[in-house]
Amino acid sequence: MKVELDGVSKWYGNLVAVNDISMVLAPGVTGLLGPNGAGKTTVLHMMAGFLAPSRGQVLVDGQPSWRNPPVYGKLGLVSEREAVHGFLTAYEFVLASAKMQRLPDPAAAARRALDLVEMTPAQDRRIETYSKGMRQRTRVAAALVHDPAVLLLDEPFNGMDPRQRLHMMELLHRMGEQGRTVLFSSHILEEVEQVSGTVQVIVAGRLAASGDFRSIRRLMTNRPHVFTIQSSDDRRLAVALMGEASVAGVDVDAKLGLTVRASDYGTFTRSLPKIALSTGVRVHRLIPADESLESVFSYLIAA
Ligand SMILES: Nc1ncnc2c1ncn2[C@@H]1O[C@H](COP(=O)(O)OP(=O)(O)OP(=O)(O)O)[C@@H](O)[C@H]1O
Repeated sequence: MKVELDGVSKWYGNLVAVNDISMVLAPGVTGLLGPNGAGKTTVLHMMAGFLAPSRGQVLVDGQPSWRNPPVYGKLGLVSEREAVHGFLTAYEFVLASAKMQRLPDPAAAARRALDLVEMTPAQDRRIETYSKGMRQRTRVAAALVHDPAVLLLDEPFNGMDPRQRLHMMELLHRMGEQGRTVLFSSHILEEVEQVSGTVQVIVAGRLAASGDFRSIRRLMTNRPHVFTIQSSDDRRLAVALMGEASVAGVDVDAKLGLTVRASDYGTFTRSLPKIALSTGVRVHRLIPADESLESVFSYLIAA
C-alpha cells in the first residue's frame, strides 16, 4: 500500500516543523533518518492521521489520512513515548487494542499479533516484568492487531541493547517481506543502514535526501573530511601527505598533532597506511574531527 506526502508542511505558530516535503513510500521497510527535532515525529503523526498538515496532503492508499476513519484501519503507529500499564499482561494489553478496533474476534486477533512478534511464550506475564525489548514488541503487537498494511514506528530501537535491537530489526524485515509498508524513524545512521536499503533523510523540517541508502551514504562519505593524526613523526608525515592528491591541507601542532583536510574520505583513508609505511612513520591515532551526524546532515542539505 502506498503512502504519499504531497507538498506537506506543518507549522506550530511561527515554528515551521515540516517544510514542503513530498515523498512516496512503497511496500517494504524505509528508514526516516534525521537529527533530533528534524520533524520525524511530526511526519509520522501526520501520516497516522493524528495531526492535520498546515499545507499539502498526506495520502494513504490514495485517501487523505486526516479525519478519515477508514484509513485508520489500514495503519498502525508505535509512538516513541507511550505509557503502558505494567499491571496488564501482554495478552490483555493487545486484546484491549483489538477491542478498540472493534474486530470481530478480538481474542484470536490478539493471539495472532502476539505470535507475529514472538511474544506468545510470555503473553500471560505482567508487562512490568518484561525487558525493554519485550515491551516494545508488545506495543508493536498492539499496533498490528488489526493487520494493517502500513506500520509506522517512532524511534523503535531507542534504549534497546544490541540483542533486543537485532530482534526488532528482524521483526521489521519480516513485516516488510510480508508486503507491508513499514516506516521507522531514527537519528542513528548505522541503525538505518542495517534495517533498510531505502531511506528518507530529513533535516530541519526539509527533505535532504531520499532513495537508496548506499548512494546517500556515498554522498556523505565523499564530502571533505578533517582528521587529526598523532604519529611517531608528525613533521615527516606532514611532508609526505602534502604530496597526496587527496590532501587539501595539513597543519602541524606540537600538542594536537596533525590536522589534515582530505578532499576525499575514501582515497585518503586508503592511502594513509601506504604513506606511513613508505616514510617509516607509525600512526598512533587517526581521529575524524567532524563526524557528528548533524555535520553530515548539514553537508547533505548544502549539496
Ligand atoms: N505540539 C507542538 N507545538 C510546538 N512545537 C512543536 C510541537 N511538536 C513539535 N514541535 C517542534 O517541531 C519541531 C519538530 O519536532 P519533531 O518532534 O517532529 O522532531 P523529531 O525529528 O521527531 O525529533 P525528536 O526525535 O527529538 O522527537 C521541533 O522543533 C519541535 O520542538
